[in-house]
Amino acid sequence: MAAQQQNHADAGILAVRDLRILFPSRDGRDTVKAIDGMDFEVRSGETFGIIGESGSGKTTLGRALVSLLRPTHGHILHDGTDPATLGSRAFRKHRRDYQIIFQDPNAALNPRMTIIDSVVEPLEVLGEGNAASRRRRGIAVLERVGLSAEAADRYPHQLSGGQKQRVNIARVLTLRPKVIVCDEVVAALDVSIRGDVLNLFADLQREFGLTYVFITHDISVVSHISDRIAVTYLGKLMELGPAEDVVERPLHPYTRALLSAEPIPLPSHLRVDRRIILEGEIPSPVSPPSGCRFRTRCPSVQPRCADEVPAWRDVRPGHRVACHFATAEGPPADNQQARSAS
Ligand SMILES: Nc1ncnc2c1ncn2[C@@H]1O[C@H](COP(=O)(O)OP(=O)(O)OP(=O)(O)O)[C@@H](O)[C@H]1O
Repeated sequence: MAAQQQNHADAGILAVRDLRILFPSRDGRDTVKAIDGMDFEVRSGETFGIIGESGSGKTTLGRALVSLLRPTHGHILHDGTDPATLGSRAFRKHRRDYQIIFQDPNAALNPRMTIIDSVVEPLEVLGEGNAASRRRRGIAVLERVGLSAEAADRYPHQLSGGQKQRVNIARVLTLRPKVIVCDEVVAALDVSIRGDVLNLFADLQREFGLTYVFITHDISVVSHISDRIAVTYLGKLMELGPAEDVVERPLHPYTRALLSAEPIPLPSHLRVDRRIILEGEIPSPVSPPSGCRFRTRCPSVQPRCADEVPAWRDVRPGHRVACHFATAEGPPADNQQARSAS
């Protein structure tokens, strides 16, 4: 064990090593490869954005990062330790450091419990303090996330979606975690209040030194708040790099296509005179395409893409991509552009 921990000493606050998560399909006859080989690390204090279309495995990954799901293969290390190797008492203690907030503001709130009871419930489960001290701590945290003490004795149905999401943040904050996985945390909220909630996350990060993993399908959300961005497609990472670099100088044809569909202003060299339409649905994770799994929808596809899985390689410093033809200049030209140029 000691040797294993020593090997992982440089693993960062969260490290994912050759991660695979497989599920039996609904009819039990096939295997769904929800996560099919991922490697990355999250640094202490950063906001690590994960972006991808629906079905790319983001929620599965988020749940696994906080030990709600066990890897089928590979490891997830928390501060160099594999939580799967801990005994149940040590695991319970350890787990408070790695928390998750979900898209649905109602997911973690019991409709029959008052707000304050929901907020202090995790502390009660851990046996921390007495009822009075837990209530004091809960109210202080509610106030810190922008809710008044009067909200404490209300019920979830008396609050708006944005207020309920603040309660969920408070519930997690009382545990003083190191890492919070935020799974589409603003997607269900009214557009007009998303900015306020994202600003709250940013303030709390500065105040408490939190590390965030922000999962979303919305590139405008991750591009604003992330230090680094990982792009997922069908259970694999396509690209990972500094947020500004990924958004302004993407390397993968998939990232370029996602960006071309966005209303966010792109730098001139990236501005495409047409939106790159990704044709067809994301293929089934039961039988992903051979070679590069994006090839069936890739506008730059070449014959080699069907035969060889692209290596996960550094193309610029700290900026990795899984595409045979990406260079430091960017993704390969798309076939339509290449045809009209010749
Ligand atoms: N418990 C399960 N049993 C079988 N298949 C599952 C299970 N959980 C997830 N899947 C499948 O794994 C794949 C990845 O799902 P996941 O929810 O992680 O993707 P996602 O990127 O978060 O998508 P969304 O944004 O729609 O939630 C999907 O094809 C999904 O149907």
